[in-house]
Amino acid sequence: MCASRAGGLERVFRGTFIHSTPDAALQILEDALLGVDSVVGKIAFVGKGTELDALTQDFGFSPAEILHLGPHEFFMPGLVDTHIHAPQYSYAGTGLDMPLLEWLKTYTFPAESCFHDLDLARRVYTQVVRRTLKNGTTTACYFATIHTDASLLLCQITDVFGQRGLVGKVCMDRNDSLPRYSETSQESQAETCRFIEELLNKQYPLVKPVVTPRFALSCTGALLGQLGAIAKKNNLHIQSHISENPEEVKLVKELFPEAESYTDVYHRHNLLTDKTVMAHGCYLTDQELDLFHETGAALSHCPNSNISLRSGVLNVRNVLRHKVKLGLGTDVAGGYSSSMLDTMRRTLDVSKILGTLDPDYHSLTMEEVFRLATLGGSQALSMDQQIGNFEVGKDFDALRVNVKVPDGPVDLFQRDQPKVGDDWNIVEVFVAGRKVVPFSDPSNLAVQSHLSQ
Ligand SMILES: O=c1[nH]c(=O)c2nc[nH]c2[nH]1
Repeated sequence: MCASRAGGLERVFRGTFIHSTPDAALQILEDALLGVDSVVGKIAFVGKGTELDALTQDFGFSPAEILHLGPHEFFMPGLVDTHIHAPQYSYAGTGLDMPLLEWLKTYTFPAESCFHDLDLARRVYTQVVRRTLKNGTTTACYFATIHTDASLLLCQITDVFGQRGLVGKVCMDRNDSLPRYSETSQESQAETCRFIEELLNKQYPLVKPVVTPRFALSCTGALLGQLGAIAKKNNLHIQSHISENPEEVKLVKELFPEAESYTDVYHRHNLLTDKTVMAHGCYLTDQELDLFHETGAALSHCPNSNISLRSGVLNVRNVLRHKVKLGLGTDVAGGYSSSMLDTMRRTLDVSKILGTLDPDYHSLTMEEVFRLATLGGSQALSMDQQIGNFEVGKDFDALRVNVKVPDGPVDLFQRDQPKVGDDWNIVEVFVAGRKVVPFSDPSNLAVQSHLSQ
């Protein structure tokens, strides 16, 4: 399990590591040794404690440098949130009293329309990035709003806090319910190009653009085609929504009568690629799932939102049977929690309910859900060559978790540690080998000065 030494070994950890592989939903590596290359932030080796002598020689570190995990601790891969609306964090946990299309008109569009205000954007985006990092989300696939400068600000904040992110400036040239929160197709196309160019010029190491048509109901065919072409030309990720709610599915059929299905609307505009992630997919047919598989497009399962907006129930087992790449998403604020741990619990609950209703239904296991939240998410975002588990050569995106609550070791409560995220004890968060800044520490002037500009 070793690679030869590349740069310099900054950290070697010894203890329990848990992760998933394509063959094993959950693998527990006890008394493991894992070395991180400090220069590139990648995993240099993974071995057993019994191989200590050989590893110290091969990688030139002293046993005294090893950081030993406590008996109640383990490392797991960072969580991958494949679908989250950053501006909607401003009203998360409220307004879940109506179905999707009314909810968009009543709460979402009015709230998002305010994000031309960069002070508001800075406040909310700082909160959502901090909170998701504390909850263990090392990679987030964000929707922003239609406002290019505020979307670029979200990229900056994600970079400053050290989170890995895909960020999308939302595109919508159709919005009868709130025309001021809409663009012309020319504006949407030009601003998407500006967003991509300005973001790529920043050369943030971990933050990249994702082409983001909101969903088929908010976009004309002309805009969808332009966005497909932009994504193709620049080899970019794509994200949108699909088949979330019955009324939405019906209206898409009426709006795009030439298309064979909702999936075909995106496919015929070159928006289904192996770098596409579509949220929800509750009502996709087997033929549509086959098209996802053929194109390599992925789904993001968002159970909290599906329940909260009473949108639908995704049959995850059927998605997996079609070999469609699948990750999990919090879908803030249709989902009221920004915690991927919450999303994991809801995924399990929904699957168990399906199993209760149909005794032949093979409910997901906790191990399978763990894989969806980590390796599955990395596959859904086509990042599984880089992140998702503890393979040599991948970036070290990891959570140090302490399971002893509430009277755990004192270092849980030290001010330079990330605080307890929701109700589990993530004591350290690493992204690309770097311990993420103690974001609640006001003495961290580098972060403060970046964000107060
Ligand atoms: O859950 C959702 N949240 C949204 O913001 C949205 N927009 C289109 N479709 C959507 N679904």
